[in-house]
Amino acid sequence: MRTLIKGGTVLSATGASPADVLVEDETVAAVTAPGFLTDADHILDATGKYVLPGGIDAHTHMEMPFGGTQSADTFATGTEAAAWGGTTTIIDFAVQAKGSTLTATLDRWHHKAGGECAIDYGFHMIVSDVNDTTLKEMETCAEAGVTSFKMFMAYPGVFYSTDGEILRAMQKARETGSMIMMHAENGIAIDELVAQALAAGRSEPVNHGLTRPSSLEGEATARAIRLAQVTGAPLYIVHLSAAEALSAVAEARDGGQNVFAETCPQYLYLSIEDLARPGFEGAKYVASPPLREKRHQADLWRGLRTNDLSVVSTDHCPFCFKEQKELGRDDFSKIPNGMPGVEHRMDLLHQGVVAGEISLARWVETCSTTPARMFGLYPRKGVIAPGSDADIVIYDPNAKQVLSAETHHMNVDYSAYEGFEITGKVDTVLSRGTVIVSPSGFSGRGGHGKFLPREHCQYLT
Ligand SMILES: NC(=O)NCCC(=O)O
Ligand SMILES: [Zn+2]
Ligand SMILES: [Zn+2]
Repeated sequence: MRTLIKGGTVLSATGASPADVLVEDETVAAVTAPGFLTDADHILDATGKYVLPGGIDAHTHMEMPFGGTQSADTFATGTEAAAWGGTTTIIDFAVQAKGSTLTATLDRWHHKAGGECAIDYGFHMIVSDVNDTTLKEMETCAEAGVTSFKMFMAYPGVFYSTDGEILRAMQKARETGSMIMMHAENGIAIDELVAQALAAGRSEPVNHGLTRPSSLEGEATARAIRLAQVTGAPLYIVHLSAAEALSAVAEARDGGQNVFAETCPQYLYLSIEDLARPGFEGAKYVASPPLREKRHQADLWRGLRTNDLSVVSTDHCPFCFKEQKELGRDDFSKIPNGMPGVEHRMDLLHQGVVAGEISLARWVETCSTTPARMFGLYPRKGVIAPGSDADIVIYDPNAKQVLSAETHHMNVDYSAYEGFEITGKVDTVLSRGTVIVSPSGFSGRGGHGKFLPREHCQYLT
């Protein structure tokens, strides 16, 4: 089967040029001058549109057990929603429960996702129980294509690891060529502030933000960077939200250390003012790290321009407002942490292009090419080039849309971006050569998506 995508502007991490793309079966066969090829079984007209590599969301949590409940999107619903928004690969997190092994955890996650996903997927491993077996199993995971491990400096008693445990895992990561991904917030200090707030009768959602100050994200980020420096391991800071954390990353990178960071759309567009919405509305915006004061946003956009922030992921972790966020109505610390977003990352970052915050090339680089490189998927993913998987998005940069829970496809009863006016919209999505989204709707299927065993990080400073 030969599909010709013609008349569009092909985007990459280095620029944009008019070109046609020939897809043969599952892969890209050629990228040619416009009009050079005419013969194909199927022609997609991309006149006036962008043709870009499918988005890679390197941070999602489908059906994740957390906060006494489970995130509301399954692998089936969440990957379909991702496809609607132009994301063709997710890397989700398998979650080691304390007392469990990494091997058993990975098996469980394969069981959950296998045969369900509409797009290709990989796994990172959350390590919450560092011991000799776990450390040994990091080798097995890497051999099985899980080459990145998330650790937590937050959530004592749940996912939290001590500095010593982090150090040991980093040594193993260094030895096996894997990547440690860090949730960098000082959870010990935060838990104290949370207890004090609750004791003083402050139970509303905004206290989630007030008890997790940005300086404690900065402190933990700097500490993680030091631990990585001692061990010689590369480090990837997840969901960076605070100017203080960004400064620590920038300083380390300026010094030549292999430190990378991602931010998420919610930190670029939403703020603690959303957490402070009247009544219990703020619960919709409870995630960790918390939404910050608006002043942080300009720093984050700058970080995206300078490459101190290399990746944009969503940290998609949806909990329904009516039934799940409700768990914390009388106690903000019991509100399940997480927000929905997997469907809107490409659109929201395109707004950064429209607003002149980032270039088209940076849009593609932060949302597709760098995540592919960072997590061992390049050049199979993250680029439109001969031999690459034909994961391709045709994007109409002039279409208008308004984001709303009424129209989104995520399995959650609210939108964090309700009423946001967006310029640009996904027109067509191909996953390994198959059209899964088109102007007539979703034509993909659960089970089309394949597990992606990943190589090691390829993107060192
Ligand atoms: N971010 C969040 O609040 N929930 C998902 C788990 C995590 O990434 O820490
Ligand atoms: Zn986290
Ligand atoms: Zn997360």
